[in-house]
Amino acid sequence: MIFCSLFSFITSSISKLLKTHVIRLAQIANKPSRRIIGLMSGTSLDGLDVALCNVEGNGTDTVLKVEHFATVPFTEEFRDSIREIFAKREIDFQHLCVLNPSIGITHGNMILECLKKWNIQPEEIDLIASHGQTVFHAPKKQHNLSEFPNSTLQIGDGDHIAVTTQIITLSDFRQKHIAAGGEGAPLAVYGDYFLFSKKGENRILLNMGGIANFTYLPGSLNPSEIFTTDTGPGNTLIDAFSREYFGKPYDENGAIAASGKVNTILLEALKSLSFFEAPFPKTTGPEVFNMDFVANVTAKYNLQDISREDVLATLTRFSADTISSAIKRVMKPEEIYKIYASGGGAHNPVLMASIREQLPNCQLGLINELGVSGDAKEAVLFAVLANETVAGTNMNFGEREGVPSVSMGKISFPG
Ligand SMILES: Nc1ncnc2c1ncn2[C@@H]1O[C@H](COP(=O)(O)OP(=O)(O)OP(=O)(O)O)[C@@H](O)[C@H]1O
Ligand SMILES: CC(=O)N[C@H]1[C@@H]2OC[C@@H](O2)[C@@H](O)[C@@H]1O[C@H](C)C(=O)O
Repeated sequence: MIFCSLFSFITSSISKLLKTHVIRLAQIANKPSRRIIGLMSGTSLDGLDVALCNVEGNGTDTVLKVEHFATVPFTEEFRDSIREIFAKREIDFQHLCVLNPSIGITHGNMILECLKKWNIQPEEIDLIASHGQTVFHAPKKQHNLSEFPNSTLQIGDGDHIAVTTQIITLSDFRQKHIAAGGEGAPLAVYGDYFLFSKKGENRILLNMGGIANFTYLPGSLNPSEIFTTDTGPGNTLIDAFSREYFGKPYDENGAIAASGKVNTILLEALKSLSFFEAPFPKTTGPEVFNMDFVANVTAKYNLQDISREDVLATLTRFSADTISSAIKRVMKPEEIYKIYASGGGAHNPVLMASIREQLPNCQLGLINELGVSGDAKEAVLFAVLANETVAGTNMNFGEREGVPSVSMGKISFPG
């Protein structure tokens, strides 16, 4: 008897607690504006981008203001720990297992540090939108295993972020995209459309992180004309080569590339990879574009004697050429459009100049002109996705391949 009433007391307390969480979420959904922290930790492993956004409305009526932004750098130890499993086919499985909660807790603590610096209490934040750390990306076109679906894996579990920060957290956005028929990327397209579309101006939003991708936003605003794809490497090969041959995390301001000369034989050999012939849209990652790829190409074409400066100049041109040729292939030749660049690659003047050279009829500016810093953009876009899931009313992107109309992100309650 005592046991029964104790049991019903416990179950009713748990159900009250659960209800409290759901009611809190409904209240957040119905607020006129929400404070959402968007998080992005990309393939460059430079740090965690933290964007505190104030978001009003939803869909194409979304009005977003970035209140604060910081990139919290990773320690060398943390970076190395991720590199042990990052984009590798063979890993220590225990290491993957321990990193999953550990990255969540680390990201949670980084958020708390930012909030302290900004003089904001965790209770003042409505939601966290966490991308997590991609550790492997394998679309079908890449793994070629006919019985398996498109696949991608982001770790840094959302439950740990929610419990560490005591803030409701949405995470693991890419699985639903795959479940609805996509490759799990690029996801930026949704926020790009809601925040940056402009009637009468065809826009390309080009993001150059480790991997480069772009979104085409038609001036007609017709969502079924929107297009998005990865193009291949952004900074990933430049960074990997700088690390290995110059002991530097990246080629700052393209200084090393500027001191070398593009080797056209190597350039053409790099471009002959079958990925570039495959139809759009497509996605990729450092699983394909890594130092083994460069080493294999140089060995196959007997190009080992090229100076390291020339290799870096060639890798930079490789990114620029594959970005420009993807844009040229996707856009109709008569179409007029303006390109807005973001991501770390927009800070590389050699890369930017090469793209300008390849696309002489286009204006190439920075996303900053549209009111959001290029470094914050991806973190901001995850805040938009979380806002849509919690407070959105209609995701309608027509039948465009690679842009399924679905809500994304799993919800973790803090208690
Ligand atoms: N001043 C600079 N000069 C040259 N390159 C720079 C500069 N600043 C940043 N970068 C490049 O930008 C990279 C970081 O870019 P970003 O943070 O956009 O990548 P990411 O978000 O990790 O990648 P992804 O979008 O593929 O997930 C650095 O690793 C470096 O290559
Ligand atoms: C699997 C994964 O993490 N992909 C990233 C990566 O970095 C750039 C490019 O490759 C893009 O497809 C994607 O990220 C951005 C935020 C996106 O989904 O739009």
